[in-house]
Amino acid sequence: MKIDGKHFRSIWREPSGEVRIIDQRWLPHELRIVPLNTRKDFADAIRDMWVRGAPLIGATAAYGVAVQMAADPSDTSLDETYEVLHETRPTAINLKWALDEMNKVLKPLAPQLRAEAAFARAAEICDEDVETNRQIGLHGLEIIREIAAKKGGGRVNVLTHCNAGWPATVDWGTATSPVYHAVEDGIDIHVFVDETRPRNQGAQLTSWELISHGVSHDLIVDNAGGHLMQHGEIDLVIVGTDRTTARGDVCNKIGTYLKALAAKANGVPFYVALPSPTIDWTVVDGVKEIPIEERTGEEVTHVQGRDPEGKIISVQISPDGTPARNPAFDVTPAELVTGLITERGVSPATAEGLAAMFPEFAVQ
Ligand SMILES: CSC[C@H]1O[C@H](OP(=O)(O)O)[C@H](O)[C@@H]1O
Repeated sequence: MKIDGKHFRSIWREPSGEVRIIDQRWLPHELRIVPLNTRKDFADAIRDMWVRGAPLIGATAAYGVAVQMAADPSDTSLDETYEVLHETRPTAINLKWALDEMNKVLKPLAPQLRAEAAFARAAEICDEDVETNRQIGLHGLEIIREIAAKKGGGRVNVLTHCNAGWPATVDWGTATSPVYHAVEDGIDIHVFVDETRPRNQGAQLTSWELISHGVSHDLIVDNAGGHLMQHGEIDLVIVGTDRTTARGDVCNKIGTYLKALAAKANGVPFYVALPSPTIDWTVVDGVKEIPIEERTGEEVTHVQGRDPEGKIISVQISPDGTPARNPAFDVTPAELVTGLITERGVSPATAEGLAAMFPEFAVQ
């Protein structure tokens, strides 16, 4: 999407061949563009969240394989790279999906052919993600149009959690794509942005992308969503996902489950923007089967921001020695989900719905 009028993707390859990313750790205060030149660079970038968001994690891993194939295209190198990148973050299934996609292309090839083929497939994965998200936006737009019509053209108020926007993908975003399409459609739309503790992807990234695109929004604390729903201020919730099971259980940033409970209690539609590479067809019960990343407690005990002199700093908000737990995701059971907005249309959050939408992938 656009930053000060200039179009960006979150990851791209320069004409020189160098792969570059926006290092999201410094947004919204600094736009830092950095090259990723080695397998270690790619692993560090994913593990330490220079890039984050399920689709972008997958796209980054794909380019990480390509860069390593240019360095060493041997079978050993390919197998090691799969493991090194796969172990960076455990929850988003797009990481494994992308690595498997790369292996499908590379394993059968002679080593000397692998680098070119890897860069080609990585570029395809990026382009596919952009089109997938654009399609999700168009299908989500229909939901927003219906709500706008019911409100006689009145403002449609959307709540979203974390960042499932264009910085979480190669472009468009998933949960924000319907919003961008609604703005282009002339619909009066407003977004309530959960700050999303502990890393504040909502405050730092979603607010940044919406203000950069001129989208009306309010930043709210995570705990305000239920109150706003009780008072009729939210018309629908749209969130992203890092892994959705074959029956429609949705794993997403910690706190999503609580929003889904509040939405159910208040009759607010709760939608999940779901690109098909984020469906894990091998798991059914999300609570029991999806590995939840446990990140460092320091993300809970400290907050990053800009000081009065404009310097980006991290400050401690709890006493020395206070321990912290930091599960990074939770699972929303399918029965709390109104619908799954995929690139092929809106599916009920059921095994039957997903199998009908993606018959070629569904486990028979
Ligand atoms: C479009 S997937 C975005 C998804 O990824 C985020 O997690 P993280 O920032 O830790 O990679 C969050 O769960 C978003 O909903």
